[in-house]
Amino acid sequence: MFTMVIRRRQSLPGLSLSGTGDALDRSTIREATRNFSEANVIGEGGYSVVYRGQLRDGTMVAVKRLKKYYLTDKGKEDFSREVGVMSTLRHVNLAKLLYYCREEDEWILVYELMENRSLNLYIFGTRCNA
Ligand SMILES: Nc1ncnc2c1ncn2[C@@H]1O[C@H](COP(=O)(O)OP(=O)(O)OP(=O)(O)O)[C@@H](O)[C@H]1O
Repeated sequence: MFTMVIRRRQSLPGLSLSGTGDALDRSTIREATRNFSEANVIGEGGYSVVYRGQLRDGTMVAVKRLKKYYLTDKGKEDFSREVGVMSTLRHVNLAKLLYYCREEDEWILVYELMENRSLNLYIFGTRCNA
């Protein structure tokens, strides 16, 4: 997950560094994802399962929940690095890190939800049919 951020950082114009993600408690995240409902799962990576969620103010979010077996020193180190890097990056083509949760066995990143659109659409403003 870290490699992709660095690559984009080097190649995308208009990238700026600003702001920080804030801590959010797990009960708020549970509520936003309907207790991490299977129905809310929108993706899965090597490190995490990603859920669609809605905060009380209506903001739609992508909740990236670190897998339990990845709660190792290495996993926590990678997680902390992602918080550190993503909380300072701002670009129209990067999902914004809004919040994070780091409570005992629950390590979560809360991103701006990138709705069902292709990367080409985000970057070039057009659909790619190739
Ligand atoms: N902000 C987002 N908005 C919408 N969907 C997302 C968002 N972030 C992640 N996803 C979905 O969740 C999937 C897994 O995310 P991601 O690849 O970041 O997880 P990861 O655990 O870091 O995986 P890895 O490091 O192995 O690639 C993505 O392929 C995508 O479908």
